[in-house]
Amino acid sequence: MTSKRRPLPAAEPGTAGLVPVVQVRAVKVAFGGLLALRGIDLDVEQGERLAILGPNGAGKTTLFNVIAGDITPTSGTVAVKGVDCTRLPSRRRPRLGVARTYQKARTFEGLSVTDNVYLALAGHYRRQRVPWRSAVDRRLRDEAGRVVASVWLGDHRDTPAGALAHGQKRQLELGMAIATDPDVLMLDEPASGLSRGEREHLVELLDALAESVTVLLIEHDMDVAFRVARRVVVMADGEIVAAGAPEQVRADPKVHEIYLGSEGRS
Ligand SMILES: Nc1ncnc2c1ncn2[C@@H]1O[C@H](COP(=O)(O)OP(=O)(O)OP(=O)(O)O)[C@@H](O)[C@H]1O
Repeated sequence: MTSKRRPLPAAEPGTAGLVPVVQVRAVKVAFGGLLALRGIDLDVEQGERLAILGPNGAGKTTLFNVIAGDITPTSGTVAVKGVDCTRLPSRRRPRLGVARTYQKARTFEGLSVTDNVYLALAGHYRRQRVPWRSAVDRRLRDEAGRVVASVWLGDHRDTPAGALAHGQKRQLELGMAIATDPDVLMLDEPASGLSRGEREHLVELLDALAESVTVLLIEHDMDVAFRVARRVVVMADGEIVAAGAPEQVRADPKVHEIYLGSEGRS
């Protein structure tokens, strides 16, 4: 059987480090008559920690879906590391270094924690076209063990994912995303449903990521969002209505009006 895979277009030589790692240009998404994104422009630099905030229905997840390739925009373009990937399906974005989690964790419920991470790693290595040998397999097993420990699931390494508590499952999903050594890590409401202690874990985990990893975060938990992010973008009704450093956005009366309410004034 012949492979239908075509190589990804290469980034322009000599521009590495100058090109934003994610570049969104004039992106519109229409669902029938509803314009969920009304022309979004967004540049994200390598190593940025960016939180996307906004009320329900603002278009945050739709923007994530466009960047991760789960939705093709109605118009506009998306580039990752200088490569136009507007029409590149999500299954091929990991080769560009993009990994994401979803609001609802996507794990193999019947498989153990370690096996879930192992599969994420194995998929990544296949995409990198590393030849499949038993030595590689052993290395992946070891690496899976290290990742499981790094997301504090060492005591649950043999537990089926389906038996994990909600917060632990989110940790597992984060581990599966981190395992692929992404350049761009996209987390959709990672703190939702977590206990206070688990949220602390999450912030520590994200702080411990290599500085070169770019993190995009949708988060309703202001405490987590403002602690993790160095820049905040606020969306409302399919548009970006404010952007800046967390303290700047916190002080923006427009943001209070549309989203933060009295919570943001403290
Ligand atoms: N697949 C879809 N089909 C039709 N409408 C959709 C679809 N996905 C999203 N929408 C609509 O697009 C708008 C933006 O939704 P989106 O999920 O991006 O918002 P959000 O800011 O992520 O909200 P939340 O915080 O509730 O997750 C909403 O009005 C939503 O109902």
